[in-house]
Amino acid sequence: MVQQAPGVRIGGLTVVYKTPAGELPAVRDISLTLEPGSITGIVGESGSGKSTLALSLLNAVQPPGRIAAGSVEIDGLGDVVGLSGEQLRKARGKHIGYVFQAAQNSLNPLKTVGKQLLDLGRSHGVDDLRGLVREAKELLGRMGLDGARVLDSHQHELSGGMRQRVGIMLALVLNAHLVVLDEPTTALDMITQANILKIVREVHAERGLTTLVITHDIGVVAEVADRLAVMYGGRLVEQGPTREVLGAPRHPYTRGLIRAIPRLVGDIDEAQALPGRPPTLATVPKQGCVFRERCPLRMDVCDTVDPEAVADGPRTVACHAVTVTVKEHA
Ligand SMILES: Nc1ncnc2c1ncn2[C@@H]1O[C@H](COP(=O)(O)OP(=O)(O)OP(=O)(O)O)[C@@H](O)[C@H]1O
Repeated sequence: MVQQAPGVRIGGLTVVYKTPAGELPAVRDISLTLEPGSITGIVGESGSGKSTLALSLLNAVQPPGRIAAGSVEIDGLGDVVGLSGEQLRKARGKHIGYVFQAAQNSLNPLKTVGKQLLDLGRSHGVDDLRGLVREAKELLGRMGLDGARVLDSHQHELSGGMRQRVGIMLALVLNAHLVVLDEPTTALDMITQANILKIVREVHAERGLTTLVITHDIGVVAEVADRLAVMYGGRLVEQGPTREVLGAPRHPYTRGLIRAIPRLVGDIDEAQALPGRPPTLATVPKQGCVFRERCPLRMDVCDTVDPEAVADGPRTVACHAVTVTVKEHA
């Protein structure tokens, strides 16, 4: 069967966690399309809901969380929100490869990496286990590791960066055509990170994948993503082609994130940290704009009306102040 890069359509997705104050949304009414063959990056500060959104793509949100509304349509699989049990287990790994944020700690400490690779293959009905091992060694080799040695190792014998690369190998090795990478390079130094991102791009192009990269590091998406989506307080505040969004950010939060990056060339003092802190589930405003407490463009309407995502060509932005400006110029 010839597999092709699947498209993904997330529609009106809301994910809540049960807290002492009741069920509160970590992801609220998000709609996002991953075009077949694209690399989409999702950025936002800690707590903005990125990992929760990534887990939803696998219908893997665990209690006390649950998907409260919306759909995640994946070509070839249907709406994964409606899948359960065996269907879901099969989809994970074979159709959807993933590296979770905790990849560095998610290996089984009692088994070698090779044994875990074979378990993964068997649980997905792979007949050619030798081929699977060959593929794993090849991927590890490309990421600068000695494949045979790594497969013979236990978790404790590997550094954080090595475990992270093992996680990426496990996400790619079953040849899934939708790949979700949650903070794939956080334990890596800058040079290794650049190398790994290059390999992610290469493998993505060679295999014709649809890839989602979740990161708090806007430099990572700049390096790797075709499209960029920015999350804040569980909402998608801006999205569009990466170059356009980074070159001319519209949402005040995106502008703040970009201004906060220390430049490699130029005056390091020019970087300006975003004032204030991102909200927690308990402090996200229940009405109005989620970003208003930190926003330099705040207007009265922001306190009461949640700004809708307004499309302008390939870009969307959800901000009253920006929408007013766009309308004035129209
Ligand atoms: N199991 C849970 N129970 C209660 N609240 C949770 C749980 N998991 C996540 N949350 C809350 O949901 C919100 C979104 O968390 P999430 O991990 O999705 O964000 P994130 O953007 O990926 O952040 P990080 O980069 O720190 O992982 C946060 O406020 C977080 O505290």
